[in-house]
Amino acid sequence: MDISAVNALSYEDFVNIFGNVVEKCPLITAAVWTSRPFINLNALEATIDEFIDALPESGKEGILRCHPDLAGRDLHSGTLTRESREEQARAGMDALSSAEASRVARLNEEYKRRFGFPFVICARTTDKTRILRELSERCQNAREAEMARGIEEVKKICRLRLQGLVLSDAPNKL
Ligand SMILES: NC(=O)N[C@H]1NC(=O)NC1=O
Repeated sequence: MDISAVNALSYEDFVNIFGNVVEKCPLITAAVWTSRPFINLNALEATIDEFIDALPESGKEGILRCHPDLAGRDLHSGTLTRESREEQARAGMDALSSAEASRVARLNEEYKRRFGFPFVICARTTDKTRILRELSERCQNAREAEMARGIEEVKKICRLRLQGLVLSDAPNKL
């Protein structure tokens, strides 16, 4: 799909195709449709990033809270979004040993208790070992730093999801 095809989409199709580039936040996709035409994929990505940056803190927290825990309840009950399932599987989060699974569950809970939103990391650009290390280290950060870090990870996830949709030759995207 090239950018002119993206720009030609009705808002219904645009939201259907790109509605989950920010996990469970189709409102963001629906809002940025207003900014068409995009000169290229980077421009679409930048518009999403700017929309996120302009949100109040509560809005940013809301975005983080729409993310499922890594190796959490949604993974075990099969209720992850397709994108999230693929990302978590690629990082090996669906194949943890029972010791690793308990450690992740404990740290996820500790993180959420401390900050009020879940630990978010772009799973596609890392792996199980690094996720476990970061989860433990980032629990020690200040809340403000974690908000900023979580939002940067959301943007990375978004970039890779956009690239997967626009640059891949997968059929039936339109
Ligand atoms: N909590 C969290 O980081 N979730 C995610 N990360 C990612 O790459 N996909 C997700 O769903």
